[in-house]
Amino acid sequence: MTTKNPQEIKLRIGVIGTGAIGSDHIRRCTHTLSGAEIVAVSDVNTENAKKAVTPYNPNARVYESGHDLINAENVDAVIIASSGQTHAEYVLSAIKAGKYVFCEKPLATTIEDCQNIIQAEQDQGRRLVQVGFMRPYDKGYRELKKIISDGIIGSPLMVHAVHRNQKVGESYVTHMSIFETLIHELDVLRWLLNDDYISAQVIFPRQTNYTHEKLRDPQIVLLETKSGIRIDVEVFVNCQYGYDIQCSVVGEKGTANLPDPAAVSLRLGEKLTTSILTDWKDRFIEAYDIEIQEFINGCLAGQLNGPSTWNGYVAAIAAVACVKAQDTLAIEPISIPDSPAMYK
Ligand SMILES: NC(=O)c1ccc[n+]([C@@H]2O[C@H](COP(=O)([O-])OP(=O)(O)OC[C@H]3O[C@@H](n4cnc5c(N)ncnc54)[C@H](O)[C@@H]3O)[C@@H](O)[C@H]2O)c1
Ligand SMILES: O[C@H]1[C@H](O)[C@@H](O)[C@H](O)[C@@H](O)[C@H]1O
Repeated sequence: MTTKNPQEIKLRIGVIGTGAIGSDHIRRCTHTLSGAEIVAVSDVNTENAKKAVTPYNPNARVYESGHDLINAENVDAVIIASSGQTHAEYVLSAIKAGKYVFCEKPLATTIEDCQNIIQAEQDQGRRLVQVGFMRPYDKGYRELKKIISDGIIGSPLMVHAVHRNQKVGESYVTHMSIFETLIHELDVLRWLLNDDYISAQVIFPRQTNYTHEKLRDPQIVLLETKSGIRIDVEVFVNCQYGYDIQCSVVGEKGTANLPDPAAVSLRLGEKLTTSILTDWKDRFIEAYDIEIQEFINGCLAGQLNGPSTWNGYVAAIAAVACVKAQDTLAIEPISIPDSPAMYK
């Protein structure tokens, strides 16, 4: 760690994957958050890595190999923001090097990879990984959770949730709607309800003309929890009109809805209008800031507290059942094991 003045110890971070969210994390670590600096980057596209970091730190080193970045002496901690299927190898490499690592969701795309990561962390005897599930840091979700846990609406019975993206690219295919998109609900809803899933089913309504051959869109995922709560999540990633996240919890005495982001309502030209966001970067900007600041603080204090590899593993178990259910259209069981003491 570097010290500019005795008061200011900086965590030296290396970022692997400098696409949409990797670049955004470089920006927030440099300009918005405190206690960190970006000293290294790596991406399979080294030109883009250089472009992403230069405005923030022209002296940052650009590595061709993510593993070399992880093992660099001047890198204290790593942010992994490369494509999902590449996360496991980098997380394992960082744990092996004994370095703190923030891994964007998903932790890994197979159960076996998640188990290997958990084993590696257990072998180190301490938490080294924070997973990029940011919704539990969102103010709206936190207020919703408080209302539920204070018993204000009585026991939750049902949840209706919506996860809509304006549009996705051609490389986004059906199973990604689970591991890339639904994974946020799989994490946040069990946190919100303090419950675990026992089954999943997927239903495909009439398909939108705005999708392509390899993407079934929209879909409805039905989940059941241990306590009998029924959840439906609409995942619609080419909805055209904007980025829209909704969550309505129906309890015995009342319902509670996730608030929409604050927006000015405009009375103009015989119309009353309110803008809808289009980008996840804006919708959850504060939550991303808080989660990464918590990671930085945790690294500096030697104690990580954010979403753990266990959260990543449990979400992956549920996600694998959902991907299976996309093929079978059957109700697929979900079985979540008891967590080791480190994650309680
Ligand atoms: N928490 C969130 O809300 C959130 C939001 C966006 C993205 N993400 C996650 O972050 C990750 C990146 O998403 P994105 O939207 O920035 O994607 P992106 O495609 O814009 O960026 C991915 C980057 O990774 C690079 N890359 C691919 N394979 C690599 C490898 N083996 N080694 C190093 N770099 C490699 C690509 O060249 C690209 O620059 C995904 O896992 C995604 O699910 C999370
Ligand atoms: O990587 C992104 C990100 O996680 C967004 O929050 C989600 O809405 C998108 O569907 C996903 O592709």
